[in-house]
Amino acid sequence: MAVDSWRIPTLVQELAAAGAHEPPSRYVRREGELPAGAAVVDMPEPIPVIDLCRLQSAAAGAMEAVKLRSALQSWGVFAVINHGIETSLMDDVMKASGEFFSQTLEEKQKCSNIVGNKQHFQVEGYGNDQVKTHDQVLDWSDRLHLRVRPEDERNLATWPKHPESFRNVLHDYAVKSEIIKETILQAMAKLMELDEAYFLNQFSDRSPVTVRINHYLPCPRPDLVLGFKPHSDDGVLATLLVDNDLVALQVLRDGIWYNVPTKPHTILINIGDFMEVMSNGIFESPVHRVVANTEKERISLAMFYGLDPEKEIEPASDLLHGVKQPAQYKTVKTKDYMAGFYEHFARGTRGSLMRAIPVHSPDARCDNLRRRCCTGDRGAASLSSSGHSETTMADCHQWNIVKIPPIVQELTAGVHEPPSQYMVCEQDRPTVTGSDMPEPIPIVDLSTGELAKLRSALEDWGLSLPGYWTWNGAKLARRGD
Ligand SMILES: O=C(O)CCC(=O)C(=O)O
Ligand SMILES: [Fe+2]
Repeated sequence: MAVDSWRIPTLVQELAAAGAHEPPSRYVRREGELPAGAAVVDMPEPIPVIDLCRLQSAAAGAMEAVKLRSALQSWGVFAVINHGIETSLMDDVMKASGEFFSQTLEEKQKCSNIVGNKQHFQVEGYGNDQVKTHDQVLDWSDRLHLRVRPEDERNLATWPKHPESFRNVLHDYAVKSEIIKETILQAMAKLMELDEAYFLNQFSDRSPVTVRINHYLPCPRPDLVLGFKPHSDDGVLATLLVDNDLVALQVLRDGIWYNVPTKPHTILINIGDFMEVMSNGIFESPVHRVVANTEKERISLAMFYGLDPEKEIEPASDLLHGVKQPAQYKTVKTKDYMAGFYEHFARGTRGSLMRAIPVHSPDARCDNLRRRCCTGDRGAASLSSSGHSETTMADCHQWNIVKIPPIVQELTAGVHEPPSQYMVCEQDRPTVTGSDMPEPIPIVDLSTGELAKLRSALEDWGLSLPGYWTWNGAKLARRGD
């Protein structure tokens, strides 16, 4: 049976090479999802940088862990330094990726993610997303998706043979990245007062590690497309390496998209959905996207740490305390979660299958200071054909997530600088000396109708001390009336 041709998208590289002035309609985002559809600003502070050597040191580890917690709670994404991956290895893996993408289409199609006579889609390989429906909007990028671990499950048919160095350098980079994953996950377990190995123990030698190498091409109308749709990453943790300093990656916080500065030789980390579940929502998997530009290509390499398909993911039991701190997420098998994830990912929606308690329910409110709670409307949930509720990523713009910060008393222990989330912006900083009020604070006796005095107090200072709270029903007269 011939496959429907609409299911096989044209590679973006071909579209870019054809030099069209407008992207084809299937790449054009809907109104609410256009890159400028919501406020976009630069991050108000430098991206948090975590020093992995310090994080592991006995002397400075606690301070670095406070920084890590602040980074996880403020942005969910941060950079790492002193991670042990040589600059030359980062250069090699990016160079090999660039060489792969610069080959002819024919050569790259040897690694295609569309396979067999029936031309069916598989996650691994070179191409774009799986096209499930006619109206699915595609990303303005091509990508190479590979399974790196377990090694005996590598689908070598999708692993490039050219350049020759590709397989070895990717392998070496993956081995070194493992140390980053381990260091961060140990530190996160400690932050949550869990056994240091709690998160690491969730992995086995069958747990998948996958890599996605994204190739973003210039687009004549970057205002109409996205290089990568809004999404959160599956898995426990993801690392990201980029080849240039284009402003392209953005992270969503409180309805605003923030440009995340990225540059070569800097490894960024963000936590994934599985960590959000295991931490019972203490740490949230950040929604992010990539915008396109007219000028330059960009390559990014994201490494994802997943869990065994048969493993159940659930909030760590030590983080649950009866009705005071109930599980915010249902227990779900990784493979079932992943099936739902790809279903939603293709459509650009985020499933709420795992949520045990609707986020806007009062029961979901957190009464523990280490937890975050949600207020207001968390987007218009709709029912998908499968009956599960889902929220579009565009709806996330209305999400209003209030994160409960760490206890200040904890922070004061041996910290010389308050974490960035406590620092007020320049113009709001307190001056060293304040002035006393030039006159005593106004006292208004409401029982005797001192309305003129009340008005004047409110106009001058906006506050007053009521002498006696009864109200005689008189209307406030305007000053001078
Ligand atoms: O290219 C980027 O900066 C981000 C890529 C990404 O989010 C992903 O591959 O999941
Ligand atoms: Fe991502």
